[in-house]
Amino acid sequence: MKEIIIFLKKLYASSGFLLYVHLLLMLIVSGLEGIGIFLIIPLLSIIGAFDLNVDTIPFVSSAMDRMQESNIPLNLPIVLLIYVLLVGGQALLQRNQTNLSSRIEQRYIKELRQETHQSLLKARWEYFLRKRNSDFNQMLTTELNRVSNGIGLLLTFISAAVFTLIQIGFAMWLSVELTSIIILSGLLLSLISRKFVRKSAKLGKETSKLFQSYFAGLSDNFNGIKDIKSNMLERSHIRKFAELCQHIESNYMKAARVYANSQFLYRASSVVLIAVFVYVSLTILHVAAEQLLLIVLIFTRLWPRFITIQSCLERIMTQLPAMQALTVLQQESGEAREALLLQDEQLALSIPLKESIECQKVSYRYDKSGKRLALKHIDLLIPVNRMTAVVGKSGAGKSTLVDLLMGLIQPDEGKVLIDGRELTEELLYSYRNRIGYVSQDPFLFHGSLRENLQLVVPDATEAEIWEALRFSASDEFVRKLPNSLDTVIGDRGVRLSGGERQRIVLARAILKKPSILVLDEATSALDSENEVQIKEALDLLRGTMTIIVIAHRLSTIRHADQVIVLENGEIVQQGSYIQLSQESRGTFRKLLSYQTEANV
Ligand SMILES: Nc1ncnc2c1ncn2[C@@H]1O[C@H](COP(=O)(O)OP(=O)(O)OP(=O)(O)O)[C@@H](O)[C@H]1O
Repeated sequence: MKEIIIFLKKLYASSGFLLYVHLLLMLIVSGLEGIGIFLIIPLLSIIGAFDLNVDTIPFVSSAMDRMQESNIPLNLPIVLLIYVLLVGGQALLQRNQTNLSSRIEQRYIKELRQETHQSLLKARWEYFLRKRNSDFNQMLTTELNRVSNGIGLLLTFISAAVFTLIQIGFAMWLSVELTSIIILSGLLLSLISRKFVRKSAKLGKETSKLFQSYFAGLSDNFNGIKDIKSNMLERSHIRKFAELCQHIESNYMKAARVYANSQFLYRASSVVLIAVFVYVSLTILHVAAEQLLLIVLIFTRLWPRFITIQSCLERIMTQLPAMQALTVLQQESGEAREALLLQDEQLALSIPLKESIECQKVSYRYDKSGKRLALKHIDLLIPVNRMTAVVGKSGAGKSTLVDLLMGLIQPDEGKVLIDGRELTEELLYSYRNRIGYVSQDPFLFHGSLRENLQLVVPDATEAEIWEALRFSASDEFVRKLPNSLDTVIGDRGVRLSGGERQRIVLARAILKKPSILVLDEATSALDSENEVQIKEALDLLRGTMTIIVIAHRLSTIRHADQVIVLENGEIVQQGSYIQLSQESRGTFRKLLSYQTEANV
C-alpha cells in the first residue's frame, strides 16, 4: 500500500491543480446524477403520470413549492426539459471529466517514463553490472503499462468512491434505515471479496515474474541468435519459450477466472439483495412506495459502483507488484546515481588534461562482500599525450583498469588522480567529457552512418566527418556503400563487418576530438591491412592526445610509449615495448611468444 501512496503523491506532483478540477467535476457529476434521480419520479407524479405523494420526499417537496410560487407550469414538456437539461449537463460534464482523467493519466505516465529512463541513465556503471538489461526493457514497457493501468484504475476507484459517498448521502436523506441496509450489504460484499483481492495480488506478482523471464528469454534469444543457429539450439529455445508462454496463458486464465467469479458474485448478490430489500421495505419497514421507488433507483445505480470499487481494488492489486517493482527500480537507480548533472553548462566545463592520469595504490573488487580483488594495489602513471598500452591474459583485469581510469567505477582503496587532483564525482563529468571510447563490442544503432556518427557531435560538418573516417581508415569502404554516409546499417550495425563496425566507432570517437582516446580491443576485428592503417593513424595521433589501448594483438602497440602488463589484477611488468620484449622471463615475453606461435 506504501507504493500506492508514493504513486498518488507523484500523481499529485504531476497534475496538481488538474487533480482538484477532476475531483470537483466528479462531485458535480455525482451531485447532478443524484438530483436527476431525485426529481424524475416526483415530477412525473406531479403531472399525474404516477399517483405518488411527493410531500414525503425532502428537497423535492420544497423545490416543488418554489416552482409553484414562481408560476412555472408543471406540464410534461417542462418536466422533461428539466430532466434533459439535468442529465444532458451531467453527460457533458462527464465527457470533460473523462478527457481530463485521460490527460492526467497520460501526463503522469509520460513523466514516469521519463523519470525512470533518466534515473537509469544517471546511475553508475556499477549498477548495470548487477542487473539484467532485459529487466530494464520489461520495466519500461510492460511494467510501466501496468502501472499506468493501475493509475487509471485508481482514478476510477476514487471517482466511484466519491460518487458512492454522495449517493449514499442522498439515499440517507430519504431513508436512514434502508440506506444502512445497502451499506451493510456493501460492507459484507467487500468482506467476502477480500479473498478475490488476495488472489489477484498473488497472481499479479506471478505476472511480474513471468514477464521478467519472458523479456530475459527474448533478449537472450535475439542477442545470441547467431550462436543458436550455428549450434542448432533452436529446438530447445522453442521448447523453453513455449513452456513460458503456457505459464503466462494459465496465469492470465487464473486472473480472468478470479475476475469472472467475483463479477458473478456481485451480480448475483445484487439481484438477491434487491429482492430482499423490497420485501423488507414493504412488509417490515412499511416504507412509502415513492420513497422505495427512489431508493431502488438509487440502489440500482449505487450497487454497480460498489461492484466497480471492488473490481477496481482487485485489479489494482494485480497491478500493485508492477508499482512495487518500479518503485524499487527507481529507488535503487536513484541510490546508484552519479553525483553529476547532465547539464550543458557542466559539459562545457570539460577539464583539459595537462600532465597525467595516475593510480595510487588502487584496488577494486566486484563483489563488495567477497575478498577477491579484480585489481590489486595498482600504482601507475599515464603521461599526457602519450600512448599507453595495457596487455595481459584474459581475465587479468585490463577492462577493469580502463573502466577505473575512465571513472566508470571507483576504487575501493587508493586514488585515481587527474593532474594531481583526485577524480571525485564533481570532476567526473567534465573529465569523462574529454574521453573518446571504442569498446570491444562497438555500439551502433539502427540508422544511417551519418546519424551514428553525429550521435556524439550533432553539428559535425561534412568535412569533419570525412576527416574522421579517413583517419579510421573507413573512408574508402563508406564511399563504396550504396548510399555512402546515408546508408542504413541495421540493428547494432549488422549490415557492416566486424572490422567495419570497429572503424566506424573509432571514427565516431575521433570526431569528438577527445583529449583521451581509449581503445578496448579496438583492433581485434581488423584484418592486417586495416590494422596497419589504424596503427599508422594512431601513430599520427601520438603527441596530440593521450591514448590508452587494450590490445591482445601486440603488433598494434609496437610504438606505444609504455606497456603495462597485468596478471591476476596486478601490474607485473611496465616499460617500453622493446624493453619488455627483452626481459626473457617476463609475462610479456610469454605473451609475445604465444602470439608468434599462433601467427605461425
Ligand atoms: N561484472 C563483473 N562481475 C564480477 N566479476 C567480474 C565482472 N567483470 C569482470 N569480473 C572479473 O574481474 C576479473 C578481471 O576482468 P576483466 O574483464 O577486467 O579482465 P580482462 O583482462 O579485461 O579480460 P578479457 O581480456 O577477457 O576481456 C576477472 O576475473 C573477471 O572474472
